[in-house]
Amino acid sequence: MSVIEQAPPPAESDHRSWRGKSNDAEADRTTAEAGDEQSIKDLRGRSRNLLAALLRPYKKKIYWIIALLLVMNAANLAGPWLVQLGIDEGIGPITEGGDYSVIIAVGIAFAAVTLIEYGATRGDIALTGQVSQAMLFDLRQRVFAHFNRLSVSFHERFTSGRVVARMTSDMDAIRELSDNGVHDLVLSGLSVVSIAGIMLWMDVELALVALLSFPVMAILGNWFRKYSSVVYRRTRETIALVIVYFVESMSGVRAVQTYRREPRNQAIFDALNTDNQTTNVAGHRAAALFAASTKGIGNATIALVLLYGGYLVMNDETQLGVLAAFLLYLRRFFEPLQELTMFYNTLQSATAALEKLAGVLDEEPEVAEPAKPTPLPNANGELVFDEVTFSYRDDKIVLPRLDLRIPAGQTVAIVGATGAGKTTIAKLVSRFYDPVNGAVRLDGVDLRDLSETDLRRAVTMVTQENYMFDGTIGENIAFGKPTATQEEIEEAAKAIGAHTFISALPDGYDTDVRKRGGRLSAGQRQLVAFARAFLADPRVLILDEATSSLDIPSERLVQRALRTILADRTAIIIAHRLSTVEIADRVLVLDGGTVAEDGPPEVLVSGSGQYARLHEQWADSLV
Ligand SMILES: Nc1ncnc2c1ncn2[C@@H]1O[C@H](COP(=O)(O)OP(=O)(O)OP(=O)(O)O)[C@@H](O)[C@H]1O
Repeated sequence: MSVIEQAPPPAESDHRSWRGKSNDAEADRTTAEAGDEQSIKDLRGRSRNLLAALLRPYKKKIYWIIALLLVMNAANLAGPWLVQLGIDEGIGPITEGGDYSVIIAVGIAFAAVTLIEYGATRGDIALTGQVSQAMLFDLRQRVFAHFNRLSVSFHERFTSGRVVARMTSDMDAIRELSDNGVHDLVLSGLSVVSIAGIMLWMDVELALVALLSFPVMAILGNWFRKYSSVVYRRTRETIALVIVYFVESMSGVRAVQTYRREPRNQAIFDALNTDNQTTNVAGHRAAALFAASTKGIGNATIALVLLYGGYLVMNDETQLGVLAAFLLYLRRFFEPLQELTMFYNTLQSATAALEKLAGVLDEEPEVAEPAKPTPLPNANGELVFDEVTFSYRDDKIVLPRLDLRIPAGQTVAIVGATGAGKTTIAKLVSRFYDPVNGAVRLDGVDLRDLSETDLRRAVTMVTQENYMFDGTIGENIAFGKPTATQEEIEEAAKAIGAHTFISALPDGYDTDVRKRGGRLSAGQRQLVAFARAFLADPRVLILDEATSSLDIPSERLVQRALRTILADRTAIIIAHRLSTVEIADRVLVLDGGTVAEDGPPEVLVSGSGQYARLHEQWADSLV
C-alpha cells in the first residue's frame, strides 16, 4: 500500500466519526454487550471454556490455594474470639484471685494463630501469583500463535490497534483479577459470611444491632455497582480507543508528517484522551463517595454496638469480652464488604476482556489447512486458474470467471488499470484467500488440498512493501530460510547483485537495518527482498513490483536481479514498469477482472490492442 493510500481522509469536526474509530469501539465491544441472547450465551460459554482450559494444568495448585484461603480465613476469625476468651475466661478468674493459666494459654494460642496466618498468607499469595502468571503466559502464547495463524483477510479487517489492545489492556484486565482480585474476592466473601455467622453465634441481640447496617450497605453497594459498571465499561472503551488511535497514528507516521496532520491528529488524540480522563475522574468521584460512606456507616455501626453493647454489659446480659470481640469483628466486616463491591468492576472488566480474547481465539482461519493434505514436496510449478470467481464482499465481484494456465517455468507479467484485479490474482496464488467458485491448482492439486508447509515452500510472494524486520541485513535475507549459512546468504546476495552495496556498509551483513529497513534506500530494500526470495528458492514466485520509480542505475540493478531471480521458475509479475514486462515470456492485460489480451510482449506490442497503446505511450515518455 502506498503512503497516499494510507493517508487519512479529510478532517471531520467530530473526532468520533474519524476513520470509523467509533465503529472500532463498536467492534471492540464484546458480542455479549451488543448481541442477542444466544450469542451472549455462546460467548460466555466460550470464555468459560477458555478459562477452564487455562486453569486445568494448575488444578493441584488451585486446591492448595483454596485450602490456604480457608486457613487464612479461620486464623483471621480466631483473633477476636481469642480476645473474648482472654477477657472473659482469662482476666475474669485472675481478678477473682484465680490463676494465670487460661490467659497464658490464650496468649500462646494467639501467637500460634499469628504464625499460621503468616505462613498461610505468604504461601497463598505466592502460589496465586505463580498460577496467575503461568495462566497469563499461556494466554499470551495462545493469542500470539492464533493471530499468526489467522488469515490475511482477518488482519486486513482487524486493525493493528485492536490487536495491540487485545495483548495489552485486555491482558492487563485479566491480570488484575487473577493476580489478587479473585483471591481477595473469595477471602472477602468468606470473611463477611463467617463474621456474620460468628456474631450471631456469640450474641444474637448484639449481632442484629450490628447487622442493622447491612441493608443500608446493600442499597449503597447496589447503587455503586450499577453506576460504576457503566463508568467502568466507558473507561474500557475510551482507553481502547486511545490505544487504537495511538497505534494507527504511529503506524502511519510518515503519511501524517507528509500531510502535516500532526495538529489535527493531536486534536483527535486530545479529545480521545480527555474522554478517557473525564470518565475515569467520574469513576473516582463515585468510588470516593462510596468508600467514605461505607467507612461512615461502619463507624456509626461500631458506635451503636458500643452503646448498646455497653448497656447489655452493665445489665449483665452479655460479657465484656463478647463486646470487645464484636468491635474487633466489625472492623473486619466492613472492609471486605467494601472490597466486594469494588471488585465487581475488576471482575466485570476481566470478564469482558476474556470474552473478547475468547472471541478472537475462536476465530477460524478463513483459509484453513486441509485435514488430509495432498503431499507435494517437490512442486514443478504449473499453475491453473480453473473457472475462478472471486469477490472480497458479496456486493462486488472482482474476478468474474478466470481461466488461465501458466506452464511451469513461464514468466508472466500482468498489466492493467488500477483496481483491475492484478494483486487479487497474486493473493489467490499465495492462498491468502480462497476462490468463491472454481479452483486454483498447482501441478494439478487444488491449493486448498495442500499443506501449509508444501504451499509456502512452493510459492513465495514478494510484496511492494518489501518488509524489513528489526535486525541485521543477513538476518533479513535469511528470513525465508532460517537455517541458511553465512555463505548461502552471501551467495544469494551476490546472485541478486546486492553484495556490493551490503559490503560497503559499516558492518557488512551484520549492519542493523533499523526499524523497517529505514537505513536502506527503496532500491536496496527491493534487492534485499529479492535476495530473501532467491534464498527461499520457491518454484512459484509472485512479484508485486514497486511503483516507486528508481533512478536509472538502481533500475538497471533491479532489472538484472530480476532476470536472475526469475530464471528456472514460474513467475507472476504485477508489472508497473514496461521495462519489466519485456523480460516476461507472456503478458496478460487485465481489464475488470477478465483477461483482455494474452500473448508474448513482442506480439502484443505489434498489435493494436491496449498493450500496444500502453507501450506507445511509454516509448513516447522516454523520448
Ligand atoms: N481486502 C479487500 N477488501 C475489499 N475489496 C478489496 C480488497 N482488496 C482489493 N479490493 C478491491 O478489489 C478490486 C481489485 O483490487 P486489486 O488490488 O486486485 O487491484 P490491482 O489491479 O492490483 O490494483 P493496483 O494496480 O492499484 O494495485 C478493487 O476494486 C479493490 O477495491
